[in-house]
Amino acid sequence: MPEPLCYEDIKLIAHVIARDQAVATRKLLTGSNILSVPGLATVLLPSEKGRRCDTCHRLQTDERVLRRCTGCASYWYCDAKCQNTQWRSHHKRICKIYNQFISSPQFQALQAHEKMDSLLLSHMVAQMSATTFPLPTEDDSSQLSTFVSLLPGPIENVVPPPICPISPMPSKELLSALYSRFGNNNFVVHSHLTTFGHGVFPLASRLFNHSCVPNAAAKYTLSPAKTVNMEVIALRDILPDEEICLPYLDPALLQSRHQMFELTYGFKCNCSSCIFLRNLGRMPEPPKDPLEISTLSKQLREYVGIEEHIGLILPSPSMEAISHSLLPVLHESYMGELSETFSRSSHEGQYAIALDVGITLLALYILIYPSNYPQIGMHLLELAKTRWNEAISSDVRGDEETVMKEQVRVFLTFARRVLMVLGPEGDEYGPLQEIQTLEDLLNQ
Ligand SMILES: C[S@@+](CC[C@H](N)C(=O)[O-])C[C@H]1O[C@@H](n2cnc3c(N)ncnc32)[C@H](O)[C@@H]1O
Repeated sequence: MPEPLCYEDIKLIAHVIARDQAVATRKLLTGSNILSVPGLATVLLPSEKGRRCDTCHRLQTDERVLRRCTGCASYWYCDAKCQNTQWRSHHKRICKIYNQFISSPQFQALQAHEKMDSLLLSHMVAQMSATTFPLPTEDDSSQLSTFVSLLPGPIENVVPPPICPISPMPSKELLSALYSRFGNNNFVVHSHLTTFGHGVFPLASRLFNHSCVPNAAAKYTLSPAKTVNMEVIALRDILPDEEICLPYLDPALLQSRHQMFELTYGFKCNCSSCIFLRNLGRMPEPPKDPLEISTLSKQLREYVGIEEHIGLILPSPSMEAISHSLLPVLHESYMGELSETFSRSSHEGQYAIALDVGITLLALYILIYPSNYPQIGMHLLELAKTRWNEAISSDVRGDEETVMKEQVRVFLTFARRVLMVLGPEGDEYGPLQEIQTLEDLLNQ
């Protein structure tokens, strides 16, 4: 057996159900970088191809126009450095055959997510040395051997999708061993909460179990000529010996997540939120009547204490203590409806409606997500922009302008406070820069 994994701030110890768990070896402060790992393999969403470099995944800009691989014309790079990095890593083994493969009937017959898996598996295999076929050995400390040491998903004998042919082809045994670990171990790679690809980060998969009330979150950083880097950040102070968990799924999937855990990950989540929701049973649906909707929204805001606290600190209410009449806010459709109304009304310039619904949505986020969860920070920024747009569209002056500026400032202060915990990530000109730009405008 390989040596137990141990890092400066974390160590792996046994877990009753999930084999192992990563616990803190000392107190980790909010915002600490717990782990930083490069991706073993990544793949872009089809919609991102040609918009992002296939190596470093940075977006094309006016100054950095992507250039295509002259061999296949299907991979795009920032420059020769990015191209060379990927050429050496795996592209040289698939360049000639890539177009024929993706236009083949067997590839075309795959569903969208299977196509992503097929290309991710192709990238992974093409960068393996033929000497590691059929299986990497256990004493090898490479990322690949960590990957094959991961727990496989719950479905037995899962058939891998076809992969881009390379020479020599890996054994069926190796492909099955790799693919059986895709569903429950791989990550969605995102920038400021927008997904742009999928990736394999074996060490992070080996270390972190799931919780719907996670104390850490993953972010991705993009640097020239490098593969995407995953960083795991503490969302709050983590005590010595406390387990460090990531959210595998959006904690807002209050009802549908239970089935996804069982089908995709093969476990029943026993976090405090899941136990509470399971004990409640069927969740009452949110009302349809406008008056009842407005009463529910008022009640939620009062429970969370959003109005009183927004000027001081963000509240941290307990979901488990809510009254029976508030339960419909925990129906998954409630957040969906609030988000849709918020986006639609702010897009259509109905700023007063957007702000009203947006504050209720903020209360719901605060109730459901753990402290410093990035969704809360991003939403606070959206509220600041909505309030700002409302003011400039109505050309306010005098006291009204002062009040408006103060409200925008409060939203921005909280947005920064939350988003600073995760810190800079993803694409250039992200929310932290947007906050700065708005603050500069306010100070003019
Ligand atoms: C990414 S791996 C986690 C690493 C794993 N602890 C190990 O020892 O390699 C994902 C798998 O761990 C298990 N797992 C993760 N979180 C869990 C949880 N909260 N409860 C039970 N099992 C969990 C499930 O089997 C899941 O498919």
